[in-house]
Amino acid sequence: MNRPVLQVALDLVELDRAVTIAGEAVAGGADWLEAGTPLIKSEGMRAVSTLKATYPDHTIIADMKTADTGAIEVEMAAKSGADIVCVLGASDDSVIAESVRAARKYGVKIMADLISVTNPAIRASELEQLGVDYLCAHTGIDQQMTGTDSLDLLLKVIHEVTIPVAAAGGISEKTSPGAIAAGAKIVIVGGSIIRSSDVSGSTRRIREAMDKPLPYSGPSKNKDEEIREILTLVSSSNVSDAMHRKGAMTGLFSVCQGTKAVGKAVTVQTFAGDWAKPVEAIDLAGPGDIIVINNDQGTRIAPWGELATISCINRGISGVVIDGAARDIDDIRKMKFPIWVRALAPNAGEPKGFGEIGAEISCCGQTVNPGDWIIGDDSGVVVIPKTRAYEITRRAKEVYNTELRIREELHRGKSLSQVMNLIRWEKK
Ligand SMILES: O=C(CO)[C@H](O)[C@H](O)COP(=O)(O)O
Repeated sequence: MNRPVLQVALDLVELDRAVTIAGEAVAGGADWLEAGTPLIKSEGMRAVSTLKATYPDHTIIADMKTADTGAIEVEMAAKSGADIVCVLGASDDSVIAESVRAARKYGVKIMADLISVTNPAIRASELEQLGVDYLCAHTGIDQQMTGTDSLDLLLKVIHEVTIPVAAAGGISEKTSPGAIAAGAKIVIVGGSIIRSSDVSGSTRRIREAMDKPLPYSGPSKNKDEEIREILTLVSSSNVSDAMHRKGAMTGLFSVCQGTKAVGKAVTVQTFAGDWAKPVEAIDLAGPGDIIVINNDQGTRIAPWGELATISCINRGISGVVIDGAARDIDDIRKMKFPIWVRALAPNAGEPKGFGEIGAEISCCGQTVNPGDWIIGDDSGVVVIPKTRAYEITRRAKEVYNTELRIREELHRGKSLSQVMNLIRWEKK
């Protein structure tokens, strides 16, 4: 294998969409086409045979992730047109051996996927001894969401074998050069291509990036920066989807339409509009933070107004969320400051100092702890627990990316029901 191979993983559930996207990827320079595991599970071997019939000059991979009955699964994939069949490297040696025997019998190759293998360096060598033709250093989608670095596994196994190693798992235009520099001979890409609104363009850019290998600089060190960058891109709706509709506050609205804020929560508990702790929190909050206030359901007396808002802007605070009311709304709207409230009221309380800063509070139906991430926009406010912030943020990015492709197909004239094939996937 002289030039590294770009393998496009068609991890879709609709065969007609997969064939269309495959064509766009081929136009962008894809070398190999993979019938992804979700596609095989939803469409069966028809997925493999259709891809082979449609793209006879391209190597077709069946990502069976075979864990048992190796001979049967390799035979069915081979007879359907697969050139390479993927088996799980963690499977028993007998499964691997049977798969290899069947592959030799039907003239196809075996790729062993190292996903979730306990000791990948040792297992990689064992798999080579068992006769597999390729290894796949694969960090699964769920593992990626929790921050496992895709190329970390590649670096662990690349020097343990002489057979070609593929890299897979959230690989993008940004990370594909590092995969090549780390020694991968095949780069497997799914979401960065198939969920793009421009499949051909994304394929072309990754293909070109692979031809300019760059030393891999390792995963982004600062998770907070990555979280903030992604939350700035996605919507509160994307985050709600990623959290399975948990985390969304209820009963509040944005005072300044069109504004958005993301940041870590500085929590404030106050009562009956007492504005001392809310205002003192401004001095404790840092640039980019969001002050979250529970006014104990009080909506008749506001603990917040124009002057506090000016002070927030001076501190670079991203926004304010109040389970209660705000006042001086016309002035706040002129400042276009992101603030979400339950109500508007002209009354203010007194600065007596009741309450506290930095404790766990309840706000519009959600529990908020200091340091939880907050995202607010015109659709509402969602709280992301700090303990799962990176995972949920990454999943929200996946939701956002998936919608990019759906939006593209709607612009091409399909209905949403057609794109989602709702009739087929209604709960039986
Ligand atoms: O096998 C897979 C998931 O089990 C995917 O095909 C593989 O992870 C590549 O897709 P992505 O680039 O979206 O991670």
